Amino acid sequence: MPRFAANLTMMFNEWAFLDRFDAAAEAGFTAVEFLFPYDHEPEAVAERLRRNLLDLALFNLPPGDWTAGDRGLAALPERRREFEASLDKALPYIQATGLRRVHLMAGLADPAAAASAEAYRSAVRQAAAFLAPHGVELVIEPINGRDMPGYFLNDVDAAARLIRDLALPNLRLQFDMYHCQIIHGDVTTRLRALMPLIGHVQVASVPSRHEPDREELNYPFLFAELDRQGYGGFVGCEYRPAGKTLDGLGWFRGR
Ligand SMILES: O=C(O)C(=O)[C@H](O)CO
Ligand SMILES: [Mg+2]
Repeated sequence: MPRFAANLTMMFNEWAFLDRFDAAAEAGFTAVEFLFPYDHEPEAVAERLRRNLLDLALFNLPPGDWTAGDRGLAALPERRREFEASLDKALPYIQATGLRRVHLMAGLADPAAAASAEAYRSAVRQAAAFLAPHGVELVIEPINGRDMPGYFLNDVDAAARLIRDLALPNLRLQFDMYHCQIIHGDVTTRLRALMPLIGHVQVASVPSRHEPDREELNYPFLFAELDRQGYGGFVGCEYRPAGKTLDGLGWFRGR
């Protein structure tokens, strides 16, 4: 069975952010992930991990001004300096928590625009080079255009082509099965084909983005397929609980 990481941005919202670490550990998780730690001091986050003996699977590099609508900066040539500053902002969090994998969000931009595509390639290269000496892997994630209209990286196959083309030792794919199913379908075939590129997996039901025990994807089969493919990474539980978080953990208990 894969190793599950509770996504503390979406799950355990009944608790304040830092208390979600304690709640997730209490519920039986041994790993967590979240979108952004930047509203808290690096040491406060690290202390919650240590206190609960939790591994940290992933967080995202700063995405710009999220409340103002930014969804990353990498494909935005006019925001390059902010993008570079975002790497420096993330570093103390990476160092304090011992994180081994970060997600770079692309931003809202037209994937067909040459300037955006060039900015994105160059930003991916720069972020990977920045992270490599720290032993950190960079992951990029295709996100479906219904949840995030106008998002630059909206195609799993395009992301895989870019990763193969850049051939950077610490650049991998964040394979979110929820997005893959909405964008393309054919999740198992893509999972098998892309396994050598995959650095992180995330799951949720489709279409409601709830617990991975309902609706159109057969997660027991997909979890077993991850094992069959020899996936040794984390599976991020990036879903919004349909009710209370603990009430929806039946799929996880006993694993
Ligand atoms: O939305 C997702 O699926 C993600 O994993 C991003 O990190 C944030 O939007
Ligand atoms: Mg995701």
